Amino acid sequence: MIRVEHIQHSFKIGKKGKERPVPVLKDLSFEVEKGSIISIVGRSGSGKSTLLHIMAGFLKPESGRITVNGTVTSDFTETQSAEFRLDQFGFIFQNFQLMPGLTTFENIELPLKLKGVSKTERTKLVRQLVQHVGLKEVQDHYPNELSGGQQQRVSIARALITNPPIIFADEPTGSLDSETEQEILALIRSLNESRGITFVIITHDDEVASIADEIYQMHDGVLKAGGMHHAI
Ligand SMILES: Nc1ncnc2c1ncn2[C@@H]1O[C@H](COP(=O)(O)OP(=O)(O)OP(=O)(O)O)[C@@H](O)[C@H]1O
Repeated sequence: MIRVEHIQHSFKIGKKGKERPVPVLKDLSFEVEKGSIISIVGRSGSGKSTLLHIMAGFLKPESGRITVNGTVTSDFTETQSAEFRLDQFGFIFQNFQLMPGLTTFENIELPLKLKGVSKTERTKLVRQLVQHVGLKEVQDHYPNELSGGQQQRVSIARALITNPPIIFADEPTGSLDSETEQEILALIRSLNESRGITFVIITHDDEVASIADEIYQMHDGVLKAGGMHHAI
């Protein structure tokens, strides 16, 4: 479970010596239940990515507290945050962020290498997962030899390989056509159901948002529960 309590954040903008703070997040509090999918929708510039960066520990909030599964993470040092992320979180981005010089197999394997998992174990885990997410045929391909949908599957598999309880997705279907978007949303839903993974999805697309159990609207740094419950 993720608890967000009274998060406030502002960025300083303007020339050196004349900076002024611009509030971006204004006293946000909400909870993400374990095993649920939540989506945060809002216009460009409303503060969605800033909130995600704070929830994932990339950015320290000016004030407020983040607790993940009982651990207060907003007080972590950078090293503690990085370790916690590798253990607890997976990430999916709009532009996939795959390593161009690595194959499908190697991209998915990478987080396990960072965690120091043995070669034998890595090979076993990646083989199982490429099969599960439908990438076996393209496991030796490089990212530029894959379709957008396949690239997003690789990035989802890379997020899943360490078996994290929570996955953050920032516009996960933003670069995909509508048919491929449906495929990826179906994959996210099935992973949520079969593995109980919690998803926090950021999007400006109502259709993407609608796969969530709970939808939040972000408007000028203020978050409101949409109250919409979607029957899956
Ligand atoms: N590092 C930064 N320094 C200064 N201002 C920033 C910084 N990062 C974001 N901002 C500002 O904070 C506001 C919120 O940005 P944020 O990226 O969180 O919005 P968003 O809702 O995710 O937008 P988008 O959908 O376009 O990604 C914007 O006005 C942006 O210009």
